[in-house]
Amino acid sequence: MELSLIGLQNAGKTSLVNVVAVSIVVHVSFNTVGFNMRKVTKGNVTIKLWDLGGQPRFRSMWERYCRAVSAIVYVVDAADHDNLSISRSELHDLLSKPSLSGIPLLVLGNKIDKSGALSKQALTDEMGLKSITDREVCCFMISCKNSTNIDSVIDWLVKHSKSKN
Ligand SMILES: Nc1nc2c(ncn2[C@@H]2O[C@H](COP(=O)(O)OP(=O)(O)OP(=O)(O)O)[C@@H](O)[C@H]2O)c(=O)[nH]1
Ligand SMILES: [Mg+2]
Repeated sequence: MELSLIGLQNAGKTSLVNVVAVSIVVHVSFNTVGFNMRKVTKGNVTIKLWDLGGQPRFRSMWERYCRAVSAIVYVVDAADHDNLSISRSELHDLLSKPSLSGIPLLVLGNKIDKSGALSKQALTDEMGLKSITDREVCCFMISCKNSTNIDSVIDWLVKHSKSKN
């Protein structure tokens, strides 16, 4: 299975790769320049994760790395209210690309350990997830810092790896 991790800078994508890969938390990370690739294995499933940079100059390459994947994982900083509307419009821009039609989407509201983090319902509303009707959409609230709900993420990924491989 191959999938791409998308989301604005500081959303927590690289942190997610780190917790998924080794189940330990890396508390300090650097902005991803371009992209990184990591492979993680669970049971007999190997997942190749493209971890893409979220800064504005890298967003135009998101589409290219999403075309051939089994699922798109979009990470949102659920405690960063100022950037939610940008995150929503970048997501909807990406999903409007014909090349990505039908690819399942997993939206992760990250940083729920922070006070002021949105609820799942509020994030679903703010991100306009109900208006996405052309593909499977799932949303989990997670904390990479505390490893909250990472198991659900891995289960979802493993389940979706079977549809393509
Ligand atoms: N409190 C808290 N901080 C987190 C969590 N996940 C990530 N962070 C912090 O958020 C910052 C950004 O995380 P990254 O994983 O580098 O974000 P990114 O999405 O990869 O950013 P780019 O590579 O620039 O696109 C880091 O300081 C992380 O330690 C979380 O669940 N809770
Ligand atoms: Mg990164």
